[in-house]
Amino acid sequence: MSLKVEDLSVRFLTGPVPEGASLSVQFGEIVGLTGNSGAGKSLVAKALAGALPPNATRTGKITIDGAPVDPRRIALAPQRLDALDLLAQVSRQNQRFARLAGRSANVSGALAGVGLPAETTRLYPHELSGGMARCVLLVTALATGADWIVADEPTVGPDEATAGRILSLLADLSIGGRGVNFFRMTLSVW
Ligand SMILES: Nc1ncnc2c1ncn2[C@@H]1O[C@H](COP(=O)(O)OP(=O)(O)OP(=O)(O)O)[C@@H](O)[C@H]1O
Ligand code: NI
Repeated sequence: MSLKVEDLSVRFLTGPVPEGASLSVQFGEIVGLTGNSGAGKSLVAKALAGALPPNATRTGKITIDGAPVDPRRIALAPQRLDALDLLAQVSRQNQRFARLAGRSANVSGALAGVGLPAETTRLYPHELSGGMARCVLLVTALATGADWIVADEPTVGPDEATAGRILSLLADLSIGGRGVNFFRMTLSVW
């Protein structure tokens, strides 16, 4: 299977960002997208998952094996931590996403995979550190069981050991056959 983005532009009143982005990911492959802050990486991620803001207009093609993509096949672990539901414990958010996809979630097992203790399931977002919240966003996206995973800056926040665990989890998933697309900002050096 192959996921393709061709000539993608997202337009706001202020103009198009990104302009004419193209990429392709084979099933089981990890593809990273880099760019400076504001280049439009997160907009590409949101376009893939069908989660663009309502004031955005999208042009260009997003296809899987040539057919228009069903965004439910693509799970997004968003960049912004405020994507978590402030009123729901970690276990509830996970189960909700799993249920929407017709699955059941092993929340504590999934959290253990990124090094978080089982008690994390009972916490609300305001009780999580930034790094923990990042892990919860990823685990929540994975709970959908979607074939394709888009992780937007998945290692920003957690300590080095946890970031390493996140990257090996993504690598294991791709070895297991899920397409992974991950986004990371390039640091400008001058
Ligand atoms: N809802 C919106 N309305 C108007 N402009 C927006 C909206 N969302 C994003 N933008 C603009 O689109 C541009 C790209 O944003 P995006 O979040 O994709 O950048 P990015 O490459 O992910 O940056 P970063 O590395 O800082 O996360 C920015 O200039 C941003 O201001
Ligand atoms: Ni971003």
